[in-house]
Amino acid sequence: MSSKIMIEANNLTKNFERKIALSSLSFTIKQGELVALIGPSGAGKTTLLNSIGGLVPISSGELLLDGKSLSAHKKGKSFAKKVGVIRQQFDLIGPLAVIHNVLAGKLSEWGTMKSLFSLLVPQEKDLAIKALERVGLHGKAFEITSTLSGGEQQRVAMARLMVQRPEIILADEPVASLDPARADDILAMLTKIVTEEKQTLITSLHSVEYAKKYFTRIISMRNGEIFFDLPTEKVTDDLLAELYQLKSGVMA
Ligand SMILES: Nc1ncnc2c1ncn2[C@@H]1O[C@H](COP(=O)(O)OP(=O)(O)OP(=O)(O)O)[C@@H](O)[C@H]1O
Repeated sequence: MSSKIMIEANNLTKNFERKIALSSLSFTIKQGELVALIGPSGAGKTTLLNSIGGLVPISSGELLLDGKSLSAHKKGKSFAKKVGVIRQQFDLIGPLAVIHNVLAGKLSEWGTMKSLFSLLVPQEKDLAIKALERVGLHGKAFEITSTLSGGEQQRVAMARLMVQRPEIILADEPVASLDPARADDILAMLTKIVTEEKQTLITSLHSVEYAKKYFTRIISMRNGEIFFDLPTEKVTDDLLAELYQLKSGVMA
């Protein structure tokens, strides 16, 4: 892992009207870190990811990506090269062939003409095919996306991210709609690719088990605040029980 700080939050606060969703959060995340964001429902995980991804404006405080304010990044053309998002709903266009969804990772780099032309004749096809091979979808490039299973569609979304190649990947509950075997596969693949590409990953998860298995650092949130922020090996069952306010301290 490099020592370069990719994400820096200083007193980051987000209110929705009177509701404080994020309460003065401060933390730094270095390049190459694999961070799992855990905590009870309503803790603020999605709001934090959406803030870093520039999808919701922050109310106060500071958010720097690679040393530059988020707003400065958003004004430039290269935001898609800095931050990529992957979600539970995959955000794919169902009626299009898989290859077009993968190449959507290039839209921010391509001009309008090249993007439109690509719908007729896929541009940079080899890049998309290679990404599909890497996620185990060899031979599926010209299938209609909506006919693929949930696990396969999440792989398409990952292939799209590989084509986009952002420095920071934000994943909001990426495996919530998948069965345990598929979820395991997807997280194994996602963390492997991110490590190979030296990207930085923050993933919100409901499963503590997956957080411990695949991530090097766990940030837990409760009521809009950071409850603990620790290397995975330092996270104890007692802390987890307290986070989720369980009576029994036994966790997976
Ligand atoms: N657009 C919104 N308008 C008003 N309140 C919101 C909005 N988005 C989130 N909130 C509130 O902010 C708080 C944090 O919500 P958030 O979705 O970030 O939590 P979460 O930890 O991701 O929860 P979950 O695990 O259930 O997805 C909640 O109380 C939620 O009701």
